[in-house]
Amino acid sequence: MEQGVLSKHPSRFTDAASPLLASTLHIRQFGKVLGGIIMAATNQVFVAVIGAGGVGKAFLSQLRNLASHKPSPKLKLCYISTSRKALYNDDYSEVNMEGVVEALANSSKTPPALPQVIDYLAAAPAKSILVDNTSSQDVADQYPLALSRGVSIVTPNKKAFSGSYQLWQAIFTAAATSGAKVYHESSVGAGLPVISTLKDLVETGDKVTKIEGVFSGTMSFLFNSFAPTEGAGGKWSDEVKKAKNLGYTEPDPRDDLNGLDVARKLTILARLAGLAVESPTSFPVQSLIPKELESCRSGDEFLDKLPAFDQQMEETKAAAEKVGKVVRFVGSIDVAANKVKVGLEMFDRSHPIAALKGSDNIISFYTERYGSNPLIVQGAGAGGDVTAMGVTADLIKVVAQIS
Ligand SMILES: NC(=O)c1ccc[n+]([C@@H]2O[C@H](COP(=O)([O-])OP(=O)(O)OC[C@H]3O[C@@H](n4cnc5c(N)ncnc54)[C@H](OP(=O)(O)O)[C@@H]3O)[C@@H](O)[C@H]2O)c1
Ligand SMILES: N[C@@H](CCO)C(=O)O
Repeated sequence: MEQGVLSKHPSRFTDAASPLLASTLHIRQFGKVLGGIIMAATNQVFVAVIGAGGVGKAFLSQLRNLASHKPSPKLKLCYISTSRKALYNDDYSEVNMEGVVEALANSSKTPPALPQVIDYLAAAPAKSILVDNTSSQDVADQYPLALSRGVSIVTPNKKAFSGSYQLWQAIFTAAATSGAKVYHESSVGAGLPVISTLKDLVETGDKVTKIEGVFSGTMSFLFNSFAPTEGAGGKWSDEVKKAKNLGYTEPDPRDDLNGLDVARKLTILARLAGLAVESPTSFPVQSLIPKELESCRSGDEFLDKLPAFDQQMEETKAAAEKVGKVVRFVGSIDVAANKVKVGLEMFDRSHPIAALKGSDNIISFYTERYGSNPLIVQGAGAGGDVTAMGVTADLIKVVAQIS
C-alpha cells in the first residue's frame, strides 16, 4: 500500500469521505484484520518516531542498524513525523528505514493530531513504542494517554518529567496500570548512565544525600572554551554560536543560557531521589541571558544581538581570574535539606569540574554506601550520536520487556 494512505476506521486516521472510498475501505479493513492476525502471529514490535532533528536522525540511523542485526523481535518502523511532515502506512506495513529522512522531507502528508497517532499505535497488531525525539511540551502532555493505551514511551525529551508534578504522577500511574514502559535516560546527561544509576541506588536501598556537578553539555562546552584553565579562551557569543552549530544546544539556545535546561534535569533527578519538586522554577536558577535581551522574540534575534553584551561575561570571567579561579555553571541537589540550586560558581583550576573538556558532564552521587567518595559519572553530555545511543539503549530495554 502507498505510504500515507488513511483509513475510515474510527480509531485510526480518517480523511476518506466518498461512498466509493468507504466500500474500498471495507475491503481494506478485511485485509487489515487478516494481515493483523498474520502479523501478530510473528514476533514483532512497532516503532513510531516523532522528531527527526539532530538526535532524531542519529536515532534513525542506530535503529536501522539495530533492526538489521536483530531478527527477533522484528522492529518495524510504522510512523515518523516532524512538526510539518509525516510518513505512515494505514495497514501497518513497514516504512522503509533506508532513506527515511529524505522520504519524510518529500512527503506530502501532514502529521495527524497526536491522539489519533496514539489510537493508531494502540490498535497495532503487536506492541508498539513511541519514540519522542522532540522537545515539545505538547507531545510530552500526551504520554499519560499513550501509556494508558498500552503504548510504551522512549524519549530524551525533558518536558514530561520536569513539567508539573501532576504530569509526572499521571505518567507513572498510567504506566503502572497498563504495564506499558517509559524510559528517558537521555533526558539527563545525554547517553550517560545518570538516571539508571540513580534508580539503581534508590531501588537497592541506598540513601542518596547529595547530587552535584555539571549537567549541561552546552554550558560545559561554553565555559571550557570561553574560560579554559590554560590560555585566553574565545569570545562568549562566538562560543554560543559554535555550541549551537555542534548540535549541543536546545532548539532555542536561550533555553540553555537561562539555566532552565539544567533546572529541568535537576527536577528530574530530585524527583527520582524522592523529592516532590513542583517545577523547574520552584528553586533558584541563575540566568545568563543579558537583561536587555530578555525581550528578544526569537533565538536568531538573540544570537544576532548577543555580541554587543560579551563584556558582561568577560567581567564574570575576570572576577574569577583575579582570585586564581575559573567560573563554571553547576547545579546541586541537597536531598536531606530539600534544596536545589543552579548557577555560576568559581573553582580552583585543578578541580575536576574546572578541568572538564568539550561538552563533558560530571555528576557526583553522594550516598550512605559510597560515603565521602562519591560515585561519579562523566563523559559527553550533548550531541546527536551520544544522545541517540541513550535512546536506542532504552528502546532495546523496552523491547526486551514487552515482546
Ligand atoms: N541535542 C542534544 O545534544 C540533546 C541531548 C540530550 C537530550 N536532547 C533532547 O533531545 C530532543 C531533541 O533534540 P534535538 O537536538 O534533536 O532537537 P532538534 O534538532 O531541534 O529537532 C527537533 C525535532 O523535533 C521536531 N518537532 C518539534 N516539535 C514537534 C511536534 N510538536 N511534533 C512533531 N515533531 C516536532 C522538529 O521538527 P520541525 O523541524 O519540523 O519543527 C525536529 O525534527 C530534545 O528534547 C532535547 O532536549 C538533546
Ligand atoms: N542542550 C542540552 C542537551 C542535553 O540535554 C545540553 O546542552 O546539555
